[in-house]
Amino acid sequence: MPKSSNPSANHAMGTVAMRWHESSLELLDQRLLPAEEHWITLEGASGVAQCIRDMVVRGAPAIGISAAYGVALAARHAGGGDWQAEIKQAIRELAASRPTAVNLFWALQIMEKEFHGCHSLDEAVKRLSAMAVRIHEDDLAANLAMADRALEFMAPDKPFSVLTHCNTGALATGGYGTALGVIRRLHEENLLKRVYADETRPWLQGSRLTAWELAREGVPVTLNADGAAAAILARGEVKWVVVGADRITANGDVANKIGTYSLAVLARHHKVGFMVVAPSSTVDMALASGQDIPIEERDGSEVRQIKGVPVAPEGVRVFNPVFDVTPASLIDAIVTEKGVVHNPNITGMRALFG
Ligand SMILES: CSC[C@@H](O)[C@@H](O)C(=O)COP(=O)(O)O
Repeated sequence: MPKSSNPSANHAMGTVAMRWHESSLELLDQRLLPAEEHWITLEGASGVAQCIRDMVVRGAPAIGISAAYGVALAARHAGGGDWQAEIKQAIRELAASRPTAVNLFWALQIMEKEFHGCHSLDEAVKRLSAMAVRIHEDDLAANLAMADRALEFMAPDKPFSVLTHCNTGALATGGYGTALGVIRRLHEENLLKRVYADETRPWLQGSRLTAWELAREGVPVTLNADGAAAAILARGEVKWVVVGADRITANGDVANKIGTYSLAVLARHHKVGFMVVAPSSTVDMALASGQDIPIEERDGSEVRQIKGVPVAPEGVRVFNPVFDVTPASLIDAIVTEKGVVHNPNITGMRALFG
């Protein structure tokens, strides 16, 4: 069988968030899961930007990869006039889609650099597509490497349970997962007793996506309301809380899905390990600390309603930051494909990321 240009298709895991076809990109509409598996076909960067904004595709690495494909589509479908202006405009539009996950800006920077090296539209079409595929493939490889490193670091001698937050699996990445990749690997090695998945209010990435991904692969998953996490950790069965990241700053602070910070506080109180798993594309050494990270706030309707059904008084004032910052001091390990930063601080981060 010829090698597909869709990197996810070349991996054994069944779950994929996107399919690349050179002149179009298909995204699995994550807003409709688990009720419906519906794919959206896109032929331009504006559509991809819209899908990132509306969370058809979400998760830091997956956002970066789809944006890269968006730039490739802009070249492929350039109108024939000023193709360079069209590609630049596409990059600007994609960059404005969501603010917190640095993977988006990281991927766009790579695509922009590649674009600047192109002397014709023909060359841009080929090179930008190849680079987007490479970004996708590299992310998948990084996920697999992080799973190796995390297991080496945890050094388990018998099966144990973990708790996770949000969705960090194949749907959020190039195809295996960051935190969920580690959990998959534990399961593959018969070292996972059970994974507790926070439902992750308000968007419910945990119940709609993580529980779906894991259940269809036969990974033992128990879904819990976010507020149950303390009671679960108090029972002593969970050895590690394992989460992903949207941006990690030079001092080791981590922005991740809202509720991650509370989990880190809980983990420290219960003497449970707290591990962050993220590719180096999530590291932003240009920002000194988590205070500098732009935190996205989304519409209050995401809290007031579930699937359009009111769960709060109409028009009630809502505060809906969708990420929070966990201080480095509450984190036991940051696992990347380049290595593990144990008890992260600026020295450990610089040693690995310069
Ligand atoms: C591998 S995904 C890591 C993070 O991106 C994930 O935990 C998260 O916060 C996703 O947020 P989302 O708002 O769903 O894009």
